[in-house]
Amino acid sequence: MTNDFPQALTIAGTDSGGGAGISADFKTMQMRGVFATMVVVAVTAQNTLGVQDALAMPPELIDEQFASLAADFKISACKTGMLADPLRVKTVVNNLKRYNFGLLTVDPVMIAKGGAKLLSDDAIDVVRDQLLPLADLVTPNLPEAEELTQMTITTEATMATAGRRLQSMGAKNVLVKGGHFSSEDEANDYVLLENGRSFWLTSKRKKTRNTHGTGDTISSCITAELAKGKSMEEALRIGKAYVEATIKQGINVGHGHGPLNHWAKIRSEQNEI
Ligand SMILES: Nc1ncnc2c1ncn2[C@@H]1O[C@H](COP(=O)(O)OP(=O)(O)O)[C@@H](O)[C@H]1O
Ligand SMILES: Cc1ncc(COP(=O)(O)OP(=O)(O)O)c(N)n1
Repeated sequence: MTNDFPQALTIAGTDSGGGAGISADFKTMQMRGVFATMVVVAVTAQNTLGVQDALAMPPELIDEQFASLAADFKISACKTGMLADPLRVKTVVNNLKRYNFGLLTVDPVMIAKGGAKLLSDDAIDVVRDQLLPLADLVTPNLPEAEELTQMTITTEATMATAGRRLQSMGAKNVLVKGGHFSSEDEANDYVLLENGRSFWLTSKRKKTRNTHGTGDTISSCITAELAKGKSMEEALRIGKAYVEATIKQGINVGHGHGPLNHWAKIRSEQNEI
């Protein structure tokens, strides 16, 4: 029996509103043609207006989910998202060391758009010291990059400096996302690759409130592409093009920061079946 269909894993929190977290990861991986699996680290009561409640899973249940997946699937790329607190970060780190789930993307999710903390303050050091050194790719937004590097990021030059610092902390490749950058016209992300090459992934900024789940969507798209065997650079370029499409071909759902259109097609792929 073959087990060769591309399989990926998201280790994160759920969003009952369907827009972010594991919910966005599953839609993205499905759309990118990859079989998605999950380890639920936390459950949130959430909608487009904010996070109303959250509960972290018992570490034993997190361990069991990892064991279940390791016993049955051939996962070639995985990502982390909401990890809640130091105990859950350490539990995830231990499991990532115990099993081989392929290339690891760390999306160091800290705060939701509405302001809710998805990672406690005392877990930030654990992410920096224990999770980042395992990462093939880290994908912080600007506030997350500022927390991890303890520097202020307001310019393209400081985005690049932050990228270098994150790499020196052990992440092989770095994507510093520019969605929170002050430019009204552009949303540009900085990439620093393992081989020292750097470049920008550029995009016009769409004026819209419907950007709930952008970070999850780009990181899970990259993870899906890595699971299919794409190179890191190809996966990053496809991730940027996909998240741009999901924002630009937007839909209206809910009454707050609405979710993305995960059915969106990357322009260059629109005529493909
Ligand atoms: N209004 C927008 N228009 C176009 N691209 C955007 C917009 N907002 C965010 N992006 C892009 O979406 C991705 C995630 O953005 P960002 O907001 O930085 O991360 P997060 O969702 O984790 O806070 C990045 O590629 C960023 O450039
Ligand atoms: C359960 C859960 N995980 C992650 C997030 C944050 O997702 P993100 O893509 O950064 O989107 P916004 O929160 O910025 O809209 C979340 N909200 N919930």
